[in-house]
Amino acid sequence: MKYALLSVTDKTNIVSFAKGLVDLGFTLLSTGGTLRAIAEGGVEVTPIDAYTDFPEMLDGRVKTLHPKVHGGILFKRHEKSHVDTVKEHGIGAIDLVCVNLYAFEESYKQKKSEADMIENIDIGGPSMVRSAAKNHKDVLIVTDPSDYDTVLDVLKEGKDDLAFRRKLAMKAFSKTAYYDSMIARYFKEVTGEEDDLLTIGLKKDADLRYGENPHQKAAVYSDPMVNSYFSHLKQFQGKELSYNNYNDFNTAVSLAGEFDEEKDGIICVGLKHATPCGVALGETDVDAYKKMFEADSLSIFGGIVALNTTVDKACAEEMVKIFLEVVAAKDFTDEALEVFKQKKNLRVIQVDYEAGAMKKEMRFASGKVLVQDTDLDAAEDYKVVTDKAPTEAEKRDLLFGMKVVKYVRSNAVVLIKDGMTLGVGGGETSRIWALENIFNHNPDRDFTGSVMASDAFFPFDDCVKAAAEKGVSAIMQPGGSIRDEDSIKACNEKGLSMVFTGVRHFKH
Ligand SMILES: NC(=O)c1ncn([C@@H]2O[C@H](COP(=O)(O)O)[C@@H](O)[C@H]2O)c1NC=O
Repeated sequence: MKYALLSVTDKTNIVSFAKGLVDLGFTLLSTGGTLRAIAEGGVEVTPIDAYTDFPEMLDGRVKTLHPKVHGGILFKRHEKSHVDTVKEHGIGAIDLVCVNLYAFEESYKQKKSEADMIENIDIGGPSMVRSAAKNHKDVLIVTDPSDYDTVLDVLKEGKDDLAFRRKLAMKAFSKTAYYDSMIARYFKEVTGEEDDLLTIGLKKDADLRYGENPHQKAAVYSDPMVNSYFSHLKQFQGKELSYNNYNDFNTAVSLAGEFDEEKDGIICVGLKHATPCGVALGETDVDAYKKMFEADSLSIFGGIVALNTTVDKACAEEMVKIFLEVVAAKDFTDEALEVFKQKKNLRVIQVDYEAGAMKKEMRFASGKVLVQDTDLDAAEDYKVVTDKAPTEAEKRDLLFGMKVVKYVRSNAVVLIKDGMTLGVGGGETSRIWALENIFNHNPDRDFTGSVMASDAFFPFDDCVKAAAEKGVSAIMQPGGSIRDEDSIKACNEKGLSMVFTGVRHFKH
């Protein structure tokens, strides 16, 4: 007699699979709910407790954890001592195990109570999956309903060779590893404690057409334990997001997410190659968009736009005037969505700003992984270090600029006036070059009365002097250079105010 043991939480297609196995000569064994589903489908199946002669007990905590089950899976079919042992104990061969696990992931997403989460930790399932995957030479382990048809076809054709069995074992161990990674992280969350192991399970959402360049293969994965801006993306129209779109769009949305619509007002971020090119606050969505466009009408072509508000028809009509890759917003009116239809490739995406920013960031570095807290500092405290203090309007612009400069690659400086960037300079190996780039790129712009935010201290007074010459009136920077006094002196001489935040915002 060859047995197949079926025990699944996700009962998708289990009846047709069971039927197929019976047709192939298997005798079916099954646990409570799975047994009921199979029997109701008209397929003959033996209850596991009848087979083990031991009741399912402890509210299902013990169902298949029995030597007749694990012995039947784990014995080596070609080793005489093993064969003798199972014979002696009346254990039959279980040659196929079909298991999927308790819905821990779904329960987590549904924010179930701790007691429910504990009950959703599957014990017997992973034990059988691991036993069968370990003994894959003799046992087929089926963990994915999308494999049912393939498994039946392969068995019918007698093509269940070692390569096929290894592949099923690989999938099985991936599933248990992913499952356990979530449980470990759940306990880290509950206890607020960390240990030296970082267990992150990721699930592929999709293969991407290519990576940063067409010769690079790429895919996008989701982390089931993270709830952040991208956890509930809703794409209304347009092509699939590309690798670069995801990356750029992430920076745009993270910056837009720094501004609370109620508290800080409506923000529009224009972004190109992961760098903000124009950022503006506005009275309305269209006002913010127009100011963002005015900030740098050249770079935004082919760029990404993110707003922290609902985009209406008037704003959409402005947006479709130029080529944009992505428009992201808190929401869109139906009229706005109608307008976007004339640009069928434009990706129009709703972002869940409520979910908030990621608290941690990771980066791969040639075999090492760097993990850090996300730079979520809001620079609300600062110290005036010059004779003059910034005016209220300058203060607002400085704080706004400091939020923007966090998202610009170092060395980074941003010039702002009236809630709008007049220039963004970054990614330079010298800070003065970043500032000079702004002036060189905008030769006709009037910078009088603008303010400057810098991601790190000024090593020399050159930036202060260059800014003063263009009419910049206030500066915000972390401070901390051994030559801070030089910059302070230059500000006092030129009549600028300067404040120190004490917080650096490098972005490398
Ligand atoms: N305790 C056990 O011995 C046990 N054996 C199998 N399970 C799980 O029970 C679930 C199926 O249960 P049912 O057939 O009653 O719907 C499967 O997800 C399976 O992984 C078990 N449950 C949890 O540990």
